[in-house]
Amino acid sequence: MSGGEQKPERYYVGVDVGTGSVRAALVDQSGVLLAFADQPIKKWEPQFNHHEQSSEDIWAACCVVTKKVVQGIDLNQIRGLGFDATCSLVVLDKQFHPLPVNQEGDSHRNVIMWLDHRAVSQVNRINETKHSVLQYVGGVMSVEMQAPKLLWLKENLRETCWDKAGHFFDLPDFLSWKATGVTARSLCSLVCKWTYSAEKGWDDSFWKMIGLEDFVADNYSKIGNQVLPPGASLGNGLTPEAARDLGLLPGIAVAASLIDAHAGGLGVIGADVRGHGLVCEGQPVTSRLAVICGTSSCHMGISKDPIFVPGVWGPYFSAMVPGFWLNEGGQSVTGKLIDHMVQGHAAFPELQVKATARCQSIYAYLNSHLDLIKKAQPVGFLTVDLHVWPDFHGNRSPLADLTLKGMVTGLKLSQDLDDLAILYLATVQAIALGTRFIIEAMEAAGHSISTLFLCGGLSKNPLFVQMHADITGMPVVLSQEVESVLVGAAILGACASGDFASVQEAMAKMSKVGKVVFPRLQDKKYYDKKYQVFLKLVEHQKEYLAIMNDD
Ligand SMILES: Nc1ncnc2c1ncn2[C@@H]1O[C@H](COP(=O)(O)OP(=O)(O)O)[C@@H](O)[C@H]1O
Ligand SMILES: O=C(CO)[C@H](O)[C@H](O)COP(=O)(O)O
Repeated sequence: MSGGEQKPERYYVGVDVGTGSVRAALVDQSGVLLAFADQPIKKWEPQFNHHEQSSEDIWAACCVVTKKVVQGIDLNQIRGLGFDATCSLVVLDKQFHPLPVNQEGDSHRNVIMWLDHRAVSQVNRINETKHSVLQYVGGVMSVEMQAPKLLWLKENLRETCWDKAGHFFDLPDFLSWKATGVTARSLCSLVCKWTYSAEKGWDDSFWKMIGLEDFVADNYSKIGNQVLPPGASLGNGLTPEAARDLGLLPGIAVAASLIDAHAGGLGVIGADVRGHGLVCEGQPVTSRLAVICGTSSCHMGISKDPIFVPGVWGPYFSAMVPGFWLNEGGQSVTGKLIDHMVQGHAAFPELQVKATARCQSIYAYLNSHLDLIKKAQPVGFLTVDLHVWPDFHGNRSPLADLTLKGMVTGLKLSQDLDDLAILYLATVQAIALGTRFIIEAMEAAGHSISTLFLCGGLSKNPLFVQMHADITGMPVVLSQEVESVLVGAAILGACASGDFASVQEAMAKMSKVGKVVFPRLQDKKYYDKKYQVFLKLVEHQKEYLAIMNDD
């Protein structure tokens, strides 16, 4: 290189596997997205509460999007690759071929998705053991975690799946194995979804007590006995075969992965907030709550010492930011709930026609429609007599009760576009009220949160963002890059490449504040009342259940 010439740019590829699609981005050292691509992935729901995917379909989608984002780039400038994904369970046989997770024996469908609730009886039995590992998942294990799903496979698909299985992967770890041939698991997946302890490792007594002593007997080889921190470089990097699949050069660094919500957390939580008038300026990073809002919402709060929050997952050590404990609150369906409410309404076809005619998304159309009908009052006041309890897929936090159901009160006989828009608004508000409920539980246990950092698909919806600010009374920070989860995945690749000394350093350099949305404090009294009603709804639901169960 001649004297005046600048060093060539260094790039990283981040791949994010969400519930509905796979996304990839080419990201530079300062966290700027230079290229983006996405691709839908297949989902099957063979029975109610059974949700399945295909690891081959997901890998093929990863290849399509990665090839797209590196087009026209000198591949030598790509220094690292990072994956994040939903915490779904991938099952492979001893030769790493897919095994069926269904009664039909369809081995293409070898992934039990994170939102699958088939293992209710298994999780109830696990919770009855009161084993000490449960303290580290909020006191109650969720049916969405891996232990109940594994037990379900053993009890229901013994011959076709369980006896033949050689490898059970969390989806993020499946992807890093596929890229490198290294079966090491990420500390993030094992700690958050598999009861592994960063300090003590596996607890033999737990697996024996729940009837999965098989794992202990073979020294956990099927579920992982080599564990690496997220961002650590795996083996010799990308294998020649995976390099061909992805359109990259063999040998580039590949990182130990993260669950998608955790990658979102890394992508937003470390940003330099100076100059934005935020209360968290000059305060420890523990005053920030990252909320990753996609199909589900995940509320990621970190602390220096472990905090035990009943009904909120964790505390998990080093599962997101190294050296910090993590509590993870969550709502199992948020984006999926909004889509469900809107698509199931009688006025949905009319909405589609009108939004298409204006070249708008249905949500942009609904937001402008609400602005039209609100007249002089704030838009949020349109739901004075319409209230929603959002647990259509059970409550993840802070009640940790999967039997809870959704509720709507205040329905009228008309079903026009105004009704649809107001029901949509009430649903968005219910999700934000649920976030307030989670924050209050976290604060009661010792967290001190002042600022929300939102990312994920729903953070593109200005109404969703404003309602989170108004209802929690906290400012909401949006990142410069809308696709912050991909910045988190790229941070992993950047760490694996050795270009940054630590995850913290990469976070500080690559995540940036874009926009800040402040709460409209003049509306506080109204939202406090909505919150009062919100809490009454679940109280009433429990009363109805007690009446119906009374002999
Ligand atoms: N521009 C947008 N406006 C409103 N909602 C959006 C927008 N983009 C995505 N969403 C919503 O976000 C949700 C999906 O978010 P995403 O982060 O893509 O999910 P996942 O990671 O689970 O695949 C969907 O419910 C979708 O309707
Ligand atoms: O359990 C989770 C994180 O711990 C997430 O809810 C799950 O991974 C799905 O994520 P998304 O809503 O982004 O598809």
